[in-house]
Amino acid sequence: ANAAAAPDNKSHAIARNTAQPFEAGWFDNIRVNLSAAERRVATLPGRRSVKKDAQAGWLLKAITCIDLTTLNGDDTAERVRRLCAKAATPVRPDLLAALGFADRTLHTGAVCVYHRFVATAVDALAGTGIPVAAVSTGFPAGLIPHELKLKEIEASVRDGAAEIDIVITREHVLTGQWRKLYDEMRDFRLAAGDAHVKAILATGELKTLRNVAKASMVCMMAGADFIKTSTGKEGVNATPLVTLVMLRMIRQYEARTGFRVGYKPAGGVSTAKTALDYQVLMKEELGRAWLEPELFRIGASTLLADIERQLEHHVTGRYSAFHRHPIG
Ligand SMILES: O=C[C@H](O)COP(=O)(O)O
Repeated sequence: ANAAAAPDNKSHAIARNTAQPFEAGWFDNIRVNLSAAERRVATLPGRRSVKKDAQAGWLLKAITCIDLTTLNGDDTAERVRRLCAKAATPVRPDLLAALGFADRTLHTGAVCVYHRFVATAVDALAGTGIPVAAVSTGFPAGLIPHELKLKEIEASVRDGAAEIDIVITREHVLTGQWRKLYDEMRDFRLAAGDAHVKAILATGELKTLRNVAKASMVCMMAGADFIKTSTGKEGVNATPLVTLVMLRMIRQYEARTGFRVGYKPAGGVSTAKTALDYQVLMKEELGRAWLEPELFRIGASTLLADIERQLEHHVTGRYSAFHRHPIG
């Protein structure tokens, strides 16, 4: 019962979410019981619930769910190519062999970059099966004209992005214009075509957990394949509390429609321990299917380095210096 699903990148096809008609009744009366949610998060057993010898398996599984990310103003094609190499070989082969997983195909869930680097990443990842995710729609603030957002999505898809991480217009949420949020999200989904869409809510800017819950429901209703917490650029990014609220909405949405929507915490998830906490929460709230990369991603730039350190410790009993794992 303690084991994560097999740590590899085998794909498990799931039915893609389909936009539903706008229905205010699905979210109008949503209430979040803050103290109950806080209590639930506080009782999160964390890494202790994953027994020591199972931890390596869980961490390898976590790697398959990482959207290995670089989103900096000084990004270069060379940096993106190095990131792609790391995504394709995330763990040193000798460590993998020592852990008994030498024969597994193991890579990150995706590589996530700005539009400028989509073609570079697609080229660098050719033959690996690793999708490229592009942050589009005027990331991170999302304040460029709507038409340009759609054009940016289309351009990234043309360059080979298989996944599009969009940002919502926070003002629609903050002013309660849910229909506008729905229409925006629906347009993004249509523009993305076959590329899967992750809706970034920027939860740290939405003021209340109730807003987070409503925005989650509206984005799913409008066809989001994933809901994602943050750009990594807000003052507050992924937290267990917003995660709990968003996962409960995913559960409600599945109960109403039968569609399984994915979840992506992003921003500040930098330690193996935190990754394990999110995995435990996913499994307890939504079940084992949500431990797979089809339904779970972690957006992170430095998490992989800490996971590799923990795996090395698992194998050798020693920690190496962080700078020995400089990328990812
Ligand atoms: O979506 C990914 C985030 O932008 C990465 O944030 P991070 O640098 O805090 O890991």
